[in-house]
Amino acid sequence: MTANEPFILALPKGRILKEAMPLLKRAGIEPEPDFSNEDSRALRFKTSVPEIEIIRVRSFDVATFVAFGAAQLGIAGNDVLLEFDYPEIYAPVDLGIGKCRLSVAEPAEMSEKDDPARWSHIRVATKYPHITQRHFAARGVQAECIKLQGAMELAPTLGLCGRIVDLVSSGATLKANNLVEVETIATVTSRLIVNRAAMKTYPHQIGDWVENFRAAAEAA
Ligand SMILES: Nc1ncnc2c1ncn2[C@@H]1O[C@H](COP(=O)(O)OP(=O)(O)OP(=O)(O)O)[C@@H](O)[C@H]1O
Ligand SMILES: O=P(O)(O)OC[C@H]1O[C@H](OP(=O)(O)OP(=O)(O)O)[C@H](O)[C@@H]1O
Repeated sequence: MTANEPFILALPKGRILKEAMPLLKRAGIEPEPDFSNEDSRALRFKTSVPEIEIIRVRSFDVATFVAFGAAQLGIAGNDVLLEFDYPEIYAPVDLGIGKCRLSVAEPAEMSEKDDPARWSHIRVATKYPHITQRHFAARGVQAECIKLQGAMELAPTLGLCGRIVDLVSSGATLKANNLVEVETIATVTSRLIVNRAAMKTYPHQIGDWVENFRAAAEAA
């Protein structure tokens, strides 16, 4: 980007976006009206601040846009950050939204007889193969991961695998699918993320936005 181009703030569509909107307002950023128009096919939006434009992308893609410097700022869950582990991303502010946890779950009847301390090889359906492998490798368990994008809860009952690693909040999805949580891998919230090179090139401007978001999160 050149000096007079706007900074790009990458926002995830879906549940985080709703929770992020009040924060954005408190940080002094009002998206143009078309941003709230669900029929709009636009993906890039101006805001009340000439130096900030917003893009709306999938939650995993927020991290990719920021890591490669296509967006300078973004909002992403630390589930996504842990899965990619991009060194180019700096995550200075916990925004306190999108609270959930990443957990291992298995069928209720399996858990009655199961002892996680005795696992040596397990097969897991997940959207998070890297986190899962790292987590289990640390205690000498080989995790064979089958990557799914959603509806992980179906996998054990249909014989795809014994266990899943997925996000849990209320626990209603696990319960509805007769699964129980056996282990928490990480607690999850959404973070303000920054491209490290952009932070170095524009320390005052990016630094001011980090502080605006920090104040907005603290005021919640
Ligand atoms: N049940 C939940 N409660 C709270 N936060 C959640 C929950 N599920 C997901 N999240 C957070 O929201 C982020 C986006 O999840 P969401 O389910 O909206 O995306 P998705 O629809 O699965 O993925 P994509 O954006 O690729 O379509 C996750 O990365 C996580 O940080
Ligand atoms: O514990 P709960 O409160 O039931 O929340 C957990 C569910 O939320 C997420 O899915 P989401 O609703 O985002 O749908 P998805 O399958 O599109 O990811 C997650 O993947 C679980 O399925």
